[in-house]
Amino acid sequence: MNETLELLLAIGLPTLAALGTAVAVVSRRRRRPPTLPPAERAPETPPADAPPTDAPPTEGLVPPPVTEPDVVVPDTPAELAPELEVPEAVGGRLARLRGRLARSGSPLGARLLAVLSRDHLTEDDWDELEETLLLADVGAGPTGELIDALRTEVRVRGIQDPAAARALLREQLVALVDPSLDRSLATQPVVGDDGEPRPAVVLVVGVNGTGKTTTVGKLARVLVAEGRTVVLGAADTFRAAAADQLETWGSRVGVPTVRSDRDGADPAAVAFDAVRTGRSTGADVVLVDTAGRLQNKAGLMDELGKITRVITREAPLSEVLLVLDATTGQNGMNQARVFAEVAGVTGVVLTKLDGTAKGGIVVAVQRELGLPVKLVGLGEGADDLAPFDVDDFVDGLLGDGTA
Ligand SMILES: Nc1nc2c(ncn2[C@@H]2O[C@H](COP(=O)(O)OP(=O)(O)OP(=O)(O)O)[C@@H](O)[C@H]2O)c(=O)[nH]1
Repeated sequence: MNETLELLLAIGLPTLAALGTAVAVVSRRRRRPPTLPPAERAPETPPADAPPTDAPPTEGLVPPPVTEPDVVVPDTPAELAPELEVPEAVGGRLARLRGRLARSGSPLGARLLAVLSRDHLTEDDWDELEETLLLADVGAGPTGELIDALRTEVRVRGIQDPAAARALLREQLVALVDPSLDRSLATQPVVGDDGEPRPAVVLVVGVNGTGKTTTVGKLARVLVAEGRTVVLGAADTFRAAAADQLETWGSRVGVPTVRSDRDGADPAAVAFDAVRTGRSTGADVVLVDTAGRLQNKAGLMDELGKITRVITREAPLSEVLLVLDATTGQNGMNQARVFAEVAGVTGVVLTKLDGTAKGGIVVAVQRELGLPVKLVGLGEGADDLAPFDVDDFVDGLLGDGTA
C-alpha cells in the first residue's frame, strides 16, 4: 500500500482533501486579535521546499487565495530581526516570577510558617497545619505525609526560632514536591529510521479554557529564546479564534503557524500538516495545539488517537503535555485524569498559578496523575511561563520572592 493510500485510510477522505488545500495556511496573515500587538508583516516568499499541496480543492473547503502561497516560512532570521520581539532568557524565569506565588492571596507557606513558629506546638496547632495544607489543595495523602514528617523532625530537632521553622518547612516541602522527577522537555530533533532528522513534536492537550493556546505561544517563545526553530500547528479547530490567537503568538517571534481556514476542519489534518511542514523546513520543534471540548472519554480517545496516529507517520511524538488550570484545584483533576489516561501524557503544565493561593495543587497533581509538573504559568505576560524548578517554587510558597 503506498503512502498516500495509507494516509487516506488513516485520516479519512475529508482530511486528505484538507491536507493539500485548506489546511496548510501559515503565519503572518492579516487577522489579529486586538488584545495582542501584531508584529509587522514579513516578506511573503514561498520557500522552495514548501510542503506539496497535491490534493485538489474540495467543495466546502476554502482554498487559500491565489495571490497568497499556501505555506509561508520566514526566509531568514536576519530579514525578520528588526520586527521581532526577543523573548526573555529562560534561566531564572521562575525566580523572577516566584513573588507572584507569594503575593497570591494568603500564601500557603506563610500560613504554615506562622503556625510552625509558635513556641510549643499543641494538637490544635497540628490540626491547623493539616487544615491549611488541605485547603491549599495539597491532597490528603501528601498532607498526612508532611504532617508526620514535620512532627518527627520537630520532636527530634526542636524548633528554636522562626528561622529554624522555616528551614525545616522548606526542607520538607522540597521533599514533598520531589526533586528527583525528570522535568526536562524532550525538544531535541530525532533521527528517523531512514537516517533523516525529524523535528521533536510536542502535543498540547487539556480541557478547554485551561490555557493551552496561550501555553503553546509562550512555549514557542521559550524555545526561540533557546535558539530553536519552531513551527506551530493550530489543531484547535473547534474555537475559531484559537488559530488567530496562536498565529499572533508565533508572528511576534518569527514562528510560522500551520492552520486551517475552515472552522471545524479536521484537527488531525492540521496536526499532520504542521509536522510535515516542520520536517520539510528542518525545524527543531513542532508544537501542536488541540481543542479540549470533548464530551466523553470515547470521543476524546478517538480524536487524540487519530491525531497521534497521523502525526507519527511523519515524526514520533516527543512530548504530550497536559495543561491544567491551577485555579480549578481538585475539581479539574477528574477531567485531567481522563486526558492523562487516553493521551499518553508525559508531563503537566500548570497554568494560572499566579491566580491561586492553592500552590499545593502542584503536589496533588504529581501524586494523583503520576506525572511531573514540567512548566508553570504565572501570568498573562508573554514570558510568564517558566520551567518548573522545585527550589524556586518552594521559596515562592514561603514568601521568599523578589518580583
Ligand atoms: N493569569 C493567568 N492567566 C493565564 C495563564 N495562562 C493562560 N491564561 C489565560 O487563560 C485564558 C484561556 O487561555 P487559552 O490559552 O485561550 O485557553 P485554551 O485552553 O486554549 O482554551 P480553548 O481554546 O477554549 O480550549 C486566557 O485569558 C489566558 O490569558 C496564566 O498562567 N496566568
